[in-house]
Amino acid sequence: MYISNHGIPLSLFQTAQDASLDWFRSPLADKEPANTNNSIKNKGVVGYRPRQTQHINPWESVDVRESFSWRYDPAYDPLHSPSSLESIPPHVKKYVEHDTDGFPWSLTPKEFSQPVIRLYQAVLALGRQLVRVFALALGLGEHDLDEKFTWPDAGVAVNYYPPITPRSPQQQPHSEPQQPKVGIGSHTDFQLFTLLYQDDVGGLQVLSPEGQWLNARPVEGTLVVNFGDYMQRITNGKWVSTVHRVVNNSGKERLSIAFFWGFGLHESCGVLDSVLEEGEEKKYEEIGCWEWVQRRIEMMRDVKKGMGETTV
Ligand SMILES: O=C(O)CCC(=O)C(=O)O
Ligand SMILES: [Fe+2]
Repeated sequence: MYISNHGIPLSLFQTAQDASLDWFRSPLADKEPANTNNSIKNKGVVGYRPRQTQHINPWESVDVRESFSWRYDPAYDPLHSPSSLESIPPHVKKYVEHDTDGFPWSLTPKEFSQPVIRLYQAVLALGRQLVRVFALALGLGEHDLDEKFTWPDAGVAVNYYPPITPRSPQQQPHSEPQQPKVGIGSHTDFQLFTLLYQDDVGGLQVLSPEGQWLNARPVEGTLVVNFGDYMQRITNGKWVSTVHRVVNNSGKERLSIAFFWGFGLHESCGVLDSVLEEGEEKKYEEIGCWEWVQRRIEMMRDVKKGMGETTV
């Protein structure tokens, strides 16, 4: 699904895109200080990941992408004034605690951080608006879900896909099955939905219900909306989470920014009564958002263990 007329000026995306490209093109040594391993509180979750250090789907190649990620931090949320940050409820606080030295942003130049954070703030407002649209579509009142997004799980990944050249037939031994080199392997996102900005290079693919990979071509001024697993759960499977991956065969570098959107990690939600037909059974039990995210991470690790894979 694509959305247009979302109200965020194209220039905000383009400025963040240019700033991100500049940063990713800089020497590895300049990016390494922000490596996710250097985070104290959110190792492996926030910060920089060099190329080919992740393997999301063990049935495909290692992920070629580099990425820079961060988690929701109320300090960047225009909904919360600096004074209200002192009164974050304790049950919320433990999920929104960050490295006190401002990692990873403190280790990147402001030419990168400022435009990207400005865009993030605009997308936070859009996410809150979209939740209201979805609430209405799910038979709820417009504002029924607002409270669950006071401290949303609104993380981001800025993804950089260096150009890759497909292997020539001579390089591909006959005995090996043809395996695409993926920028990021096939997966579903964990939470409710993801708003995805992509440049004009292309390479994003989504799996159709018939099992065919469809190209989600870039359309200027739009954002791709992918449903995540938690959305599938609360809608009793009516809104299915989107299996997607990136295969960048363009010979050019590609940039995308994925804004993940979910209920606050301290929140919990089961199948919404409003989506159930008469007599319909609930397929999923209620589960807290934090527990769900942890379970999904474990599920990915189990798949890797089953493949004899040890790296995450
Ligand atoms: O780069 C893209 O188009 C997709 C990125 C993605 O799926 C993710 O970051 O979860
Ligand atoms: Fe994704």
